[in-house]
Amino acid sequence: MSLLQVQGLTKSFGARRVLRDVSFSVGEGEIVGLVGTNGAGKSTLGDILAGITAADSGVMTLQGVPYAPLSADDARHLGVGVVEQLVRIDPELTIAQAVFRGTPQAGRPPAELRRQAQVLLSTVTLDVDPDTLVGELPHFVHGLVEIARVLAEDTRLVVLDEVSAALLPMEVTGLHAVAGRLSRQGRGVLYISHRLPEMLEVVDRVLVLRDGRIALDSPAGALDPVRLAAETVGEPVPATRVTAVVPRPEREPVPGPAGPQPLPAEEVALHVRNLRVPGAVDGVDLLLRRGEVIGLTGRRSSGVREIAGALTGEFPAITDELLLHGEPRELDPGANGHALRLPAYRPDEDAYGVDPGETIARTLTQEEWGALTDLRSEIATLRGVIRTVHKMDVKTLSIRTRVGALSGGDQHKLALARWMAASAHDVLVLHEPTRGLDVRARRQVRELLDDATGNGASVVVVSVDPDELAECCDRVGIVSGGRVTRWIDTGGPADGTLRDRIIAASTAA
Ligand SMILES: Nc1ncnc2c1ncn2[C@@H]1O[C@H](COP(=O)(O)OP(=O)(O)OP(=O)(O)O)[C@@H](O)[C@H]1O
Repeated sequence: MSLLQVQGLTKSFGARRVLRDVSFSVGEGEIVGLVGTNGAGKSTLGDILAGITAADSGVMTLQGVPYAPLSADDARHLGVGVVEQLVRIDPELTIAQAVFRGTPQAGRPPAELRRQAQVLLSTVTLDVDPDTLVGELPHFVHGLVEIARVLAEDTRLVVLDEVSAALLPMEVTGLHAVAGRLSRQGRGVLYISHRLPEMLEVVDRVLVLRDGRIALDSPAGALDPVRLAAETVGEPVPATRVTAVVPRPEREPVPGPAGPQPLPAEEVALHVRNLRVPGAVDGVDLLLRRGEVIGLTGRRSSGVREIAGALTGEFPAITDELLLHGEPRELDPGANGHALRLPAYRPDEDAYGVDPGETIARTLTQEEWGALTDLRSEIATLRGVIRTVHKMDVKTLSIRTRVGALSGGDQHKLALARWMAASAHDVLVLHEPTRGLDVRARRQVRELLDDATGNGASVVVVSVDPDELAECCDRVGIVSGGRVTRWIDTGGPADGTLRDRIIAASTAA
């Protein structure tokens, strides 16, 4: 039976028409995927369902009753809840308080809340004490607490807005188990994601939002990631290595640090021998070639974060040998000019490191603005801004648009483009550079990386996403127990099982 019916929904922000005549349904117990390019209007649609924003026109019914929520509280009361990827919960609350905040049960005795929270937390497969403070939880599990909160209100329809974006494959599996459980309870789930291969594993049906309309409404079984990517952008998409069609340019194999034939010194950008971070990393060797992109992945407690953090100066660490372009460097912060501090891009979890109140133009020219001396250089600078906006396919009507009014993915693209342009450094650390980006933007990020590596830069990508690692990297190191236990070479002939190999290796480690 149909749980939600949406008919002829429209929504504009000023002159920008985002949704035009959107119609679809979600059945009871159905998990429906919603995909679209960055800025296609997915979150806007989710926000309308969740009462956060109002449609300009159109009608909705929930369980056959007209549904027009006046606020998020109203929507939750009527049975629709949204869980957003970037949700931040007050760190001072206990998990039990967080689960029941804003719900009718919030005023009940703590012992009762605790008991009920335990049941909901086990439903979302979160094995933590309800008395734990939210601040003690890693941010990526806040989404699961939010799902528990949505369930506390007996929600009929749950909108998951890119909740999986920052999750490891095994955590995505856990999220999918939760979605399956919700479906078996007869609830509907609208699952928004850019991670298409994973989405297709869990959803029953997929909606593609394109040019403001539902361009495709198809059973998931009739789709594969390549076809879905093409439907998303509205044109054939050159397949990525993940989908086994396009091989990357051949590179000569890179010997491991202990390999029998070391690389010529001038080809080595970074050489690290026996890296240790007390309590986290126990003897890691890294050899990063000029122009190479290596990936690092592993479970949360594997030490992967600390390896990257040691290279960027975030974590105190020691090595037996550390060479940057053949020059000895130190990890000791007291080593003044000799201390290694690789620059790192990390999509800030709140605002991608950009000021949401600033215009696109000022965001992309921040460093240059004060240095502009004449009209000609100002014009050249603005041309550069427009080029970047076009190149990164940012959905906007003007470069004077505030960054905060862009979609999350478009904000991330601008932040990354700005950071890459400003980072003249030759060895870079990028955390999840394609997180939340659509299939086209992921390719644009790869082009940014290719430009950088073509100019001699070398990159370490730290990621939870097997597709991102397969698409961006030449080699992927699997980190476990504070060591790199295996390197997966992604070069050579394209191989459809690449992502599976990365998942299998990181799950087994
Ligand atoms: N409050 C707002 N003011 C002005 N424009 C907005 C506002 N909210 C959204 N938009 C515009 O609506 C469009 C759709 O944004 P939305 O966040 O729904 O996209 P999305 O499909 O979720 O993208 P992403 O995949 O990047 O998260 C964007 O072009 C954005 O600029």
